[in-house]
Amino acid sequence: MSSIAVVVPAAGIGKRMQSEIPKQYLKLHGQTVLEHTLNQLISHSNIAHIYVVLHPDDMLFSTLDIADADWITTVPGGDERSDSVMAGILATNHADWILVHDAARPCVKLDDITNLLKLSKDNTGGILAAPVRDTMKRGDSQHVIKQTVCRENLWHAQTPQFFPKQQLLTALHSCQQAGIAVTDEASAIEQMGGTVKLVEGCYSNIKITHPEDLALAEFYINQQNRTYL
Ligand SMILES: Nc1ccn([C@@H]2O[C@H](COP(=O)(O)OP(=O)(O)OP(=O)(O)O)[C@@H](O)[C@H]2O)c(=O)n1
Ligand SMILES: C[C@](O)(CO)[C@H](O)COP(=O)(O)O
Repeated sequence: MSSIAVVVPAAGIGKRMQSEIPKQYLKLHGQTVLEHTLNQLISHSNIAHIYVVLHPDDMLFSTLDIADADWITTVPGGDERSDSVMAGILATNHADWILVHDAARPCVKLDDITNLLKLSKDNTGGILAAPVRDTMKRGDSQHVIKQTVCRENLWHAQTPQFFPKQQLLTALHSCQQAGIAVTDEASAIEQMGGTVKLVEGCYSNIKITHPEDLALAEFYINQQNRTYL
């Protein structure tokens, strides 16, 4: 079995959440979003250690019960998500593959992670994703529809995203050097002409971004009857 290192970017400030504290520290069923995400990941049988990337000024992580867990290594993050992911990868010891999962996605299902990890049998990485269900429109700056985008083979990219470590490091570094901004790891791999597999995951694997996402995340977590609550 290839060795896997897990990186959780948790260094954002959550501007779109418009809350007083970064969204990863808001509570779902009495636990922070970050604790839900980390406890869910570490409960997967193939995950034994997690590199958590924190904002350099983060003062909240140390207040969490799991702050001293021996299965966590904290790493200072950067200005952009990709900088934080790069910092997390550089902090990992020997690993063949890197699994990157947003702290802001606490509802991820273990079975979906298992399906994604099966990619390590080949040498092609991939991402969890959900097929688009709605008719998709592209608008202009005046919010007038300019185009209906064919939704066939159109997917919502999620995380985890899972790639051979060296391939991902090289791709992220190349994009950084070229000044190419990427919002996910797959984009960097694509920029380098690499192949990325789509592994269908649940729509419930939402990214907590706006205030209305909190109640939905609580519903999904409740639905999963998680034992560590
Ligand atoms: N410089 C950054 C920016 C984001 N993230 C992390 O990347 C994930 C996805 O990013 P996003 O949802 O955009 O989080 P924020 O950047 O905090 O949100 P916003 O864009 O609303 O500020 C989050 O877990 C966030 O903590 C990070 O580690 N480092
Ligand atoms: C990585 C990601 O969650 C895939 O959908 C998304 O790109 C993160 O984007 P954000 O703007 O950093 O939330």
